[in-house]
Amino acid sequence: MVSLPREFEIKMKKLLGAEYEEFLDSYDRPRNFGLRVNVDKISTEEFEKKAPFHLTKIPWTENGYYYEEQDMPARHPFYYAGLYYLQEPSAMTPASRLVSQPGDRVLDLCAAPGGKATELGARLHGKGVLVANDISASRAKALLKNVEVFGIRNSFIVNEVPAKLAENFPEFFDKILVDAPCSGEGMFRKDPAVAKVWEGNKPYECAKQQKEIITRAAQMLAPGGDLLYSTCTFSPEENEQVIQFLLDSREDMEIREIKPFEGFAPGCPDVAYEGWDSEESENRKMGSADLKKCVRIWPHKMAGEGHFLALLHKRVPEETAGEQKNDRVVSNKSETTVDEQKNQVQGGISDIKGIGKPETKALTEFFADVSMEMNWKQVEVRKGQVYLVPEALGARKGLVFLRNGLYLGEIRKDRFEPSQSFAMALKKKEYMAVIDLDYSDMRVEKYLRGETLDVDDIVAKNLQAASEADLPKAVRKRLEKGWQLVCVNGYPLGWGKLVNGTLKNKYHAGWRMKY
Ligand SMILES: C[S@@+](CC[C@H](N)C(=O)[O-])C[C@H]1O[C@@H](n2cnc3c(N)ncnc32)[C@H](O)[C@@H]1O
Repeated sequence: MVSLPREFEIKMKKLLGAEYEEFLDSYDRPRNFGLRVNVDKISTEEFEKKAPFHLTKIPWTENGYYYEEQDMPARHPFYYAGLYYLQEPSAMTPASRLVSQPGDRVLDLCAAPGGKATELGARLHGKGVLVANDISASRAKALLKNVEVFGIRNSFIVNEVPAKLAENFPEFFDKILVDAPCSGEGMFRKDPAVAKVWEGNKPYECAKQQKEIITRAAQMLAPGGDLLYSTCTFSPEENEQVIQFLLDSREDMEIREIKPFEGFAPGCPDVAYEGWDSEESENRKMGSADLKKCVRIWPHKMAGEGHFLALLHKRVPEETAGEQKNDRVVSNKSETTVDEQKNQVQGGISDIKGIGKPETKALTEFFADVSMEMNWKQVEVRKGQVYLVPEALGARKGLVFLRNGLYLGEIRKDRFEPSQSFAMALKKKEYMAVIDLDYSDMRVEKYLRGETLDVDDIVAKNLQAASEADLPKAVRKRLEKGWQLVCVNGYPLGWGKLVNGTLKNKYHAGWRMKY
């Protein structure tokens, strides 16, 4: 059993009352392992058929599964193809209760390493924008990688303090997730090291930070928008008290019901102010009755480690006056409607500003083989590097960011070299020349380790299929030479270049399989 800090035990006893022993017993049970399917790449039905794991559906999510430890999904090529994210089951709940939809403007304010941002981004299916921010530069790098592996095309990855973002995005977002930095009490069973560094004053210190973060988030929420606040901790200071603070400081915010599940425990109005745990607790000040709409995930009530969630809604002025309006209202600061923000296939390479003939030729040659839906008016070339920038965002000056949109590749002399992130964002059917391998084929692992491959058999098969389909000679020539999209069971892993029958490995050196 994990050794629990004494002060934590006393506090949990007060919070849980008669349930405390049951809570303690949960620490003797093993932790839960979960993975969440990337619905932008594969349906859950298809995943269940294809993945060789012992999967059990996580009942309160649409696309989460428990797996067994021996499955080792982190080593499987499907992981490298971005088909799923490994995530503790209760941590799947926040993004499952703030469902983003194509066209939404979504902000994940404390996003690294991307457990929730990848789900929010996948559900956009390339339409609208995901702004994923983290204050830590090193963690933001990990976030960028996870967003890229997931193939998310319309993200803006930022490394900023919330106050600076709030200056840039007043009332801009339809959906905001604040998965706040916290004392991590819900992680003690999964990671006993967290219990070792926990101290009694940590929840109070975290609460100060959380109040600042949620205040900034509320400033960035468009009227009619939803904000989901979550932590992986139990302490009322970091949960009910932060929500009550927001309600006390903003009249336009209200708590909404969260889609229920039988194991969810309600939030507690009687812990919403300091002093809830003092001896004279009969005289304690009560918080909003709506705090009962919040959810606490306890490890003794369901198969998850521990979380807290509050779903907040910003009323539009009419709603404040008592007139309910259900449709999502986009910020009055925005210049385009949601429909206009959706990416359409628009324009052509000639629409790219500031490029000359050699660049145009390089892009024209490469993109003749690509059929991905994209808006060329959103393509920018900076010092030879080519980006597909999210339309909904507009120009954002003075922000420290790691990536604006999808990095497509680089123009070198008169050639275009596609990027790893571009490969991950493509579907197999969107590129003409594909080397598709089964995950049991030894060459998949070799590819992921950066080795050159002999793929004569696959090229021969591709040529045979092209000949049967009576494809033009030029297409058949392309299948024998040049850039190939390397896939595992139909899902892209990266690029390779066919030269004289050998596939040169173009898999991102920093992403290679090492063990
Ligand atoms: C609980 S973790 C987020 C986990 C992430 N949502 C996920 O699911 O993978 C909290 C994150 O908040 C970041 N953070 C801490 N203080 C912050 C602040 N003031 N503004 C933005 N992010 C902050 C931390 O670096 C950390 O990555």
